[in-house]
Amino acid sequence: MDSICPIGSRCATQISALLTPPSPFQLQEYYHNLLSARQCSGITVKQEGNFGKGLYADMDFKEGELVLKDPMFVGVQHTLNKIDCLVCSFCFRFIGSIELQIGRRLYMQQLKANDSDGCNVGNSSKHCHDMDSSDEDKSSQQCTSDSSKTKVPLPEAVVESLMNGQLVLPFSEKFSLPPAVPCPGGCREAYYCSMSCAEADWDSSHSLLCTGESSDPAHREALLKFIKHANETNDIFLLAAKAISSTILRYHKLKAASFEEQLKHNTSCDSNNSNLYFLLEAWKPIWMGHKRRWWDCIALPDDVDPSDEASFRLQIKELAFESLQLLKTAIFDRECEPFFSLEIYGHIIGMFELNNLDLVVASPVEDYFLYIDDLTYPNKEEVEKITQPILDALGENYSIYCEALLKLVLCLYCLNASNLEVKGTAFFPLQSCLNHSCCPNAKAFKRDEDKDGQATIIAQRSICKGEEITISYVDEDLPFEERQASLADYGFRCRCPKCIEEEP
Ligand SMILES: C[S@@+](CC[C@H](N)C(=O)[O-])C[C@H]1O[C@@H](n2cnc3c(N)ncnc32)[C@H](O)[C@@H]1O
Repeated sequence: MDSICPIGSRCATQISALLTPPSPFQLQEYYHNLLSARQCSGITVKQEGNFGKGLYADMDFKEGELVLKDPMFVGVQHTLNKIDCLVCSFCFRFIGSIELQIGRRLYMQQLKANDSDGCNVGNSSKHCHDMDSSDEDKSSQQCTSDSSKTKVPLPEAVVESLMNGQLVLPFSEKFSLPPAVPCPGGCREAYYCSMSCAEADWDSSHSLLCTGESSDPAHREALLKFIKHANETNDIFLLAAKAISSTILRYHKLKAASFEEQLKHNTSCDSNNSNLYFLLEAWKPIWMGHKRRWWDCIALPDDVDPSDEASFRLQIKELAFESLQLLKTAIFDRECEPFFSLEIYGHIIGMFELNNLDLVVASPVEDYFLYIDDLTYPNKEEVEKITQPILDALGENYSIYCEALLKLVLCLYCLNASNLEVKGTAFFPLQSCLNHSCCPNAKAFKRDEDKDGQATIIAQRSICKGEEITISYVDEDLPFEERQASLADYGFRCRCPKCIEEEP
């Protein structure tokens, strides 16, 4: 396959430079600058332990205290989750209104005859560190919208009036959401919570990936083919496309800024060397991440016989190649040619495989129904005359989930089957530096006030200045063997104090 991918040989020197691991000095400088730019205090990134870089406390943290809020570098909402939740394509905040969220979901539910065979090949959900504890099989979350068969449909006119704002639900004003701002390029794929999110997304990647009417028809057609392939195979390709687009755009910005400087000072520099310099600078956010090629690091799925491992890995490589060809047709940029080599594409996806965190944002619709359930007689009875048929139309899983929450029962089945939250996958530059421990001192956890897609890390117990901050990549309450088996998917065997103590 490498022979039919000539970029590898043409750009060998550049590719090798892009894949050379950063030096400790480069790592330190990058994270120092990132932490300063984000005005993040109390933490630092160091390469001190045995597992590469890690995140360390630079001050004492109390139990329950916020350790870190980490805006994502790139993120995507899972394809089928888009049916369930309308969110800002940049910050992943819910948008529109409670009525629009419900009406749109019911409308989509009716439209979708149910093509769950769009489920992803080589999916990496096992490799997403869960936000708050239920590390169980998330492939079901990723691949399914609510498949409940026990729904009582609402009349079309009611669904329409929820969507167009004619029907206003009681007390929904208490859960107001920012209005949906359409994509400036006119595509119907992206909506935003504000113009500033729309502009930020356009500048960072969407200007290359927009399929709106304003883009060139050939480009649009090629992009649509790429997106269709990703939707049908693995939406990790959409994340990779965003990462490549943002790198290309950063490259051009850096180059333009430097050109302006040269003009101002009447200087010039060797264009070959400076191109590599700009490629490396633009690549930095990905460069710093822990990387292996996707087809080398992806865990062997349970249903693949170990004797078929080689052919499974080849299949994954071929899938990446297919996707890359489609992306190349859509957004190829000669100056950034190395980013379109299979080697780089494989490393970018591999980095997501090993470093990504589940993107989860709790739904205000769920809060709304909980609020209604908390009302007292006679208010509640009146209101439920309107809201109960809506819950029934949303489906059994939806109501069960709300009930389970009300009873504060952690009902894993309901969590997996419900589609109330935004679900996606994202790369967070600081969170991805957190190493694993089965007795962690921190956890990824969304508090009530965390309404967008940023990663939130909270101290699980008090953490002293100088201590390494760790989270658990798996459910730390699982038995020893199960934890080790899950962690093998991340390519290591845990030797934390708990594992040493429990090792048979
Ligand atoms: C999310 S990254 C963490 C940051 C990573 N140390 C780095 O240098 O980029 C996950 C990778 O770190 C390493 N790692 C994290 N926790 C570990 C542990 N407890 N034991 C061994 N390796 C670990 C593994 O290689 C894993 O795939």
